[in-house]
Amino acid sequence: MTGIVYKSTGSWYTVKTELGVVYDCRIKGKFRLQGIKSTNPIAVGDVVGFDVETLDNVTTGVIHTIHDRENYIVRKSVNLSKQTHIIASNIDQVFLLITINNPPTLTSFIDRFLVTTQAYGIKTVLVFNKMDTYEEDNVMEVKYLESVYRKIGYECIEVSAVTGQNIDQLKRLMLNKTSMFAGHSGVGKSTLVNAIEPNLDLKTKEISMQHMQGQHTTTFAEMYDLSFDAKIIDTPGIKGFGVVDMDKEEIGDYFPEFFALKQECKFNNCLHVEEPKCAVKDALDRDEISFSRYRSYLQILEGDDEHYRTEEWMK
Ligand SMILES: Nc1nc2c(ncn2[C@@H]2O[C@H](COP(=O)(O)OP(=O)(O)OP(=O)(O)O)[C@@H](O)[C@H]2O)c(=O)[nH]1
Ligand SMILES: [Zn+2]
Repeated sequence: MTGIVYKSTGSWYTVKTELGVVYDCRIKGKFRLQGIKSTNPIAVGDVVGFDVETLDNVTTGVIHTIHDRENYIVRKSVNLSKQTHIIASNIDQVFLLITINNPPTLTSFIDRFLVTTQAYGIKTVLVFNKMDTYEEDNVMEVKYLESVYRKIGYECIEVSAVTGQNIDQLKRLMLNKTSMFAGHSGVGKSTLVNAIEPNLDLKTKEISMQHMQGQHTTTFAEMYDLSFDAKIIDTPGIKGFGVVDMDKEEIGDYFPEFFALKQECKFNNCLHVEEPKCAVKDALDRDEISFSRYRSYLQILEGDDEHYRTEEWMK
């Protein structure tokens, strides 16, 4: 049998087949995954192969294989074991909720988030929420940000979780896909998910203090089937994607507009900072690259990401 892992609680996994039949499954023996030292061998979103056994009229499954993952997100523990915890896998898209004020979402946060999802290979859609509350100047700011991000390939959508503006359009984007919602605390993730599916009761509030400190704690991710052929993955962890470790030379690759120019830089390991004949800096001078994006890039390059490691980032 083949199914998708919807929930994991340590040793038991809830697996649903394509026909919608749910099995409680265990793992057979020890799984070893190439390249990752992970505290959990199987994560929510994994496609698994399993055998069914019936003992005393109770039917359970035994997982024997995991299909290759399209992508996965991990949370790193800061203790010495260097082990990672896979939060979820096979995610089609992330909706990053953005509000202009109440709370403000800074471009440095957006860009850091996008670098992370690019590195994970997960498509990200920018969702401007609370449109119903905005004055003229806030709307102008939304339009400006949309122009910056659409130009470099990110889809943007304006919604209101309260008035229902564009919720149908958002639902169309979710159709036949597995989605996650992220963004600062208070941007309206729960309210929006509620507007999309009123009867879904998400457990989004459980962030332990230990988790905020980046320690290894258990995070229970869970996948839900919505009423309109869409899935969402919910976990306290998704509110802040872990910061991915990357080499300095790699960071520019996750800025799509920089990556597109990379071949034209004189040095093939150009960091786009001090080097002569840098195509990225030339494009910046011609206003073809947004200054705020370049500034975010420099911040990440310099490791100036302290505030991303704070409580606010973890939310
Ligand atoms: N006017 C207006 N208020 C909204 C909208 N979306 C959310 N809110 C309000 O914003 C506040 C925060 O919304 P939540 O849904 O709790 O935000 P969240 O992102 O889930 O927050 P955390 O659970 O802390 O991560 C609530 O008072 C909502 O009623 C919107 O589109 N318009
Ligand atoms: Zn360069």
